Amino acid sequence: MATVKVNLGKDSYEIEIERGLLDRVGEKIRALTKAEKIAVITDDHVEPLYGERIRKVLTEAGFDVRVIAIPAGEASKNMKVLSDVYDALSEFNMSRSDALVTLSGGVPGDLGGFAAATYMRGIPFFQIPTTILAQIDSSVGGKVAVDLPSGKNLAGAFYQPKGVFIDPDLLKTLPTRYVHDGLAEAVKYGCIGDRELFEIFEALETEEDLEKHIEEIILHSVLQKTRVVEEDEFDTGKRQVLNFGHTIGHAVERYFHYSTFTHGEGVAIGMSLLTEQTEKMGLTEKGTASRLIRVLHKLSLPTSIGVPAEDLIPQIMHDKKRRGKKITLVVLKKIGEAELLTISTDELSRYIVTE
Ligand SMILES: NC(=O)c1ccc[n+]([C@@H]2O[C@H](COP(=O)([O-])OP(=O)(O)OC[C@H]3O[C@@H](n4cnc5c(N)ncnc54)[C@H](O)[C@@H]3O)[C@@H](O)[C@H]2O)c1
Ligand SMILES: O=C(O)C(=O)C[C@@H](O)[C@H](O)[C@H](O)COP(=O)(O)O
Ligand SMILES: [Zn+2]
Repeated sequence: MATVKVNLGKDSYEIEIERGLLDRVGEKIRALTKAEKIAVITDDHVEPLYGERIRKVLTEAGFDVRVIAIPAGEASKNMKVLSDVYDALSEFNMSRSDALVTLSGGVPGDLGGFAAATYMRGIPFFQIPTTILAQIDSSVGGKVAVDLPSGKNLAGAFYQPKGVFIDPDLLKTLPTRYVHDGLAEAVKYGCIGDRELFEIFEALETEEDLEKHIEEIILHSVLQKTRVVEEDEFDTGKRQVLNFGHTIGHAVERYFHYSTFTHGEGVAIGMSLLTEQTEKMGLTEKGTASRLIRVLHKLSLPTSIGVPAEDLIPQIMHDKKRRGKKITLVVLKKIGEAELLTISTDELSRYIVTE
């Protein structure tokens, strides 16, 4: 069991990590809000697994509960589904003092968080992440968003939850593809600032090893994300290192209309391609790309893609790290150390090489 405090002044909150926490979140949320009603945002894969338990635990804590399940998958993270969620909140007659809970992976988590940030100009929300990716990354730090047809997370906000409750037992039902998908973001943390975490991955031999280390991986990741977010909540500088692999990754996800590669798979491809290239350019210590790719392959993650770079570059122009004709890339100096490199968008084809 661990508790990590996220220090953001009046928007500070705690992240609790404990097996079996789902059955105790009612009393914990009760202690943090005067809400009468709670809307739970989830998806239609998670609802049949955990919907009844969350309904029961929140009802026993005295809340009037409505569970809203959106269709599972990235294709739901859009304005249409967001609008359906607003309608459901209105229909439940939610007021500004009521609260929203996300019980889900990063898709309903990001969309539900954006609904909370904007419904009646903001209602309190809590995150109960159910995927590895959501437990180590998306539930922490307050980036909430939906995708637009032109790109990932293009309509969103910075809106911190009032609490995050991580129950590693919920991962028992997660399909293997999504176990590996989420771990791509943990490998990212290893690369950009936590060599010890990266070495845990290098030492893994079996899926059982992974299970043994999962709580350690969650804690390392949450601590690193928290430290970076505390330094730069609004993503104007240091926080951008959390975007390592995402410039190419988001473009790959969008290129295939979110139907071929998951977010973590896109990030794995993005980290690998950029690092192979920056190593060739002498910006990255020799041997780094092969260490990274070896770890990603061990997790059955993709590391290359048969799409010409010129097809991805228009997409990359929607990256949120672009400022006019300049774009910032996150480049590894070596495992455990990243730096921000701002280049002209005209130079992108030197850095983004896919074949
Ligand atoms: N806000 C942030 O800081 C941040 C960080 C990283 C990623 N993201 C976003 O997160 C999203 C990806 O999140 P994700 O990978 O969790 O996707 P997801 O929410 O689509 O979940 C992946 C799949 O797992 C299923 N699932 C979830 N929990 C389960 C469980 N316990 N048992 C069985 N099945 C379960 C879902 O129904 C879905 O099919 C992307 O949209 C990405 O952009 C946001
Ligand atoms: O929290 C952050 O900051 C991140 O960049 C974490 C990423 O893993 C995440 O995918 C995030 O949603 C990407 O943000 P974006 O600003 O590139 O849309
Ligand atoms: Zn990500």
